[in-house]
Amino acid sequence: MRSIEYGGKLAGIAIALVYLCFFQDQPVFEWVLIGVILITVGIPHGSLDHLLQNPKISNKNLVKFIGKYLTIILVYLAVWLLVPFPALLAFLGMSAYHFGQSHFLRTPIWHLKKTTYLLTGTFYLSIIFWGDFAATTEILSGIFDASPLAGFGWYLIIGSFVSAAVLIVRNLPNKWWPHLAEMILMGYLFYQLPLLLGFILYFGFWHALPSMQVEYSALKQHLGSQQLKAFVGKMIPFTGASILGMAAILFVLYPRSSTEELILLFFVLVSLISAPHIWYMNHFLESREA
Ligand SMILES: CC1=C(/C=C/C(C)=C/C=C/C(C)=C/C=C/C=C(C)/C=C/C=C(C)/C=C/C2=C(C)CCCC2(C)C)C(C)(C)CCC1
Repeated sequence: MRSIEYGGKLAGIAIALVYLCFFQDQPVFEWVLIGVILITVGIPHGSLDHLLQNPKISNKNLVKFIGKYLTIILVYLAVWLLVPFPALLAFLGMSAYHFGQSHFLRTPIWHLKKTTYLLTGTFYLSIIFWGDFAATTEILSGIFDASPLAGFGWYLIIGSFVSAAVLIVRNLPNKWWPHLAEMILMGYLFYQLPLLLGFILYFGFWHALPSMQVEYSALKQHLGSQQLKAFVGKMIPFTGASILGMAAILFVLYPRSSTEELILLFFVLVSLISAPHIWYMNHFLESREA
């Protein structure tokens, strides 16, 4: 199964190189890729959260789970509506932690574990944001003017890299170098890509696919004889519900919004489903290691 993760990462690198060599400034390439990655791995990787809690969940407990999930979504929506800037900071912090966590799925760490997750995720996210800071600023302009932060990027990139590197070496004295080599090489590549392409490749192949693999390993003994088919089948209902819900909201607001506003709204919608997902996934991963 590890080969799927490596295969995904190689596919991510190949797509990035193909884009840089042949498709620069061709938005259709980017949008098709974003759509395909979101629908095939991005959204589905969160759709089994209920089974990660309890693979044999009863109908009654499923209803309770959905109730809790939707409550977190509604509370976070209220935070976005009342105080968008702190809601954005919370989203970025949660995302950095959650993305960082998925770099250590197969190499568990113990020393300042949460700080290591946060710094690793901060490094990758800041590389992606500051690699195309004009686009980042444009999308965020609906919340605040990020342009004064343009010169701050390298401090964050180098600061998060150096501090994450120290922690990774301390945590993995014999296995630190693949992590650091990946940070340097992928950091360089993501920095060259346009914002959304860099983000979707990182999200799809460095986060969602490896997470899905861990989910599959944890659930496969409960999936009967056709494990892969059952796994995919179980992802369909909540993936479908989330895609339809988000698409309906974007469709309603489409005629009166600019592309940047729609992209920002899309990320706000993703943040809403990501909040409970991050919570449940963290619980699942931490209990798995205990
Ligand atoms: C179970 C369930 C369900 C489902 C779920 C799901 C399906 C989930 C998913 C989940 C997911 C799918 C998650 C995700 C995550 C993601 C993230 C975490 C992201 C992040 C991002 C960011 C951080 C961004 C940033 C940016 C950019 C990139 C550009 C510019 C701007 C900004 C800065 C915003 C429902 C609800 C139906 C119901 C109940 C139960």
